[in-house]
Amino acid sequence: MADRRFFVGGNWKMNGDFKSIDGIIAFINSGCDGSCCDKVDVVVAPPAPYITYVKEKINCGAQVAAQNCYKVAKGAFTGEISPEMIKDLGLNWVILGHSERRHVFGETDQLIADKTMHALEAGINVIFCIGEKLEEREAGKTKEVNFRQLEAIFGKNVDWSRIVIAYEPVWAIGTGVTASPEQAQEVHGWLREFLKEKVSEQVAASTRIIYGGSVTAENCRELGSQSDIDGFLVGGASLKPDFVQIIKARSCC
Ligand SMILES: O=C(CO)COP(=O)(O)O
Repeated sequence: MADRRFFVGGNWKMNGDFKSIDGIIAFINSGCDGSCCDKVDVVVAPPAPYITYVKEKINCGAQVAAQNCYKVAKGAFTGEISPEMIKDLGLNWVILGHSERRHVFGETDQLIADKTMHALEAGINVIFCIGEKLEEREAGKTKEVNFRQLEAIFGKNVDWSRIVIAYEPVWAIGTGVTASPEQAQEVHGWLREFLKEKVSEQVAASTRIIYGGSVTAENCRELGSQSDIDGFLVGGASLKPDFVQIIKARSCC
């Protein structure tokens, strides 16, 4: 297994209120103790209004991320938040390119690339999401779609040490239909090979590629034991105590 630190993100999406968030923070704080967080990067992404609250309440090594940001620092962009604001809140991570941003809100590869570059320039690390839809997989376009989404940031001055790639097949998100370990490993292997060809061997070997899409406490160990799966981006199960088991999928803590 390559020497890439396991990474587990919890994407809460548009879920939670103070009461339920208190419950989530309680199981993260008790489950993700020092010995565990020493071995795994744990990053949770609450809805924007709760970011500060969550950051104040988390007292283990878990970090807090924003779920999105725009491509400029400030200005007349109602409803948006900037990477500079995320930095000002003391955070270091943002999720960009999530399939819900791409397919519900119509974000293009170009916009996501612009946002990624700006976030990196502002000092924010990026969980860069890609993934094919069911009809694209069925049409034999899995490789093509994922490569196209990823190469939107090639050729730019990307600091790859600050990017985590999240492969999230759209058909597996929130459906209970997880990619099999073989299906996920196949795409992760392609992505690593693509990085090797188009960026560098060093970037291919060191960049973490995590899997998202109906990850559960039950399926995380087998998925996490695949050679090119370096962690998870978890939706539904990150709102439940199962998240702690997922954090521990590959560590011995
Ligand atoms: O979209 C996801 C994480 O970003 C995955 O969501 P689920 O784990 O609910 O399928």
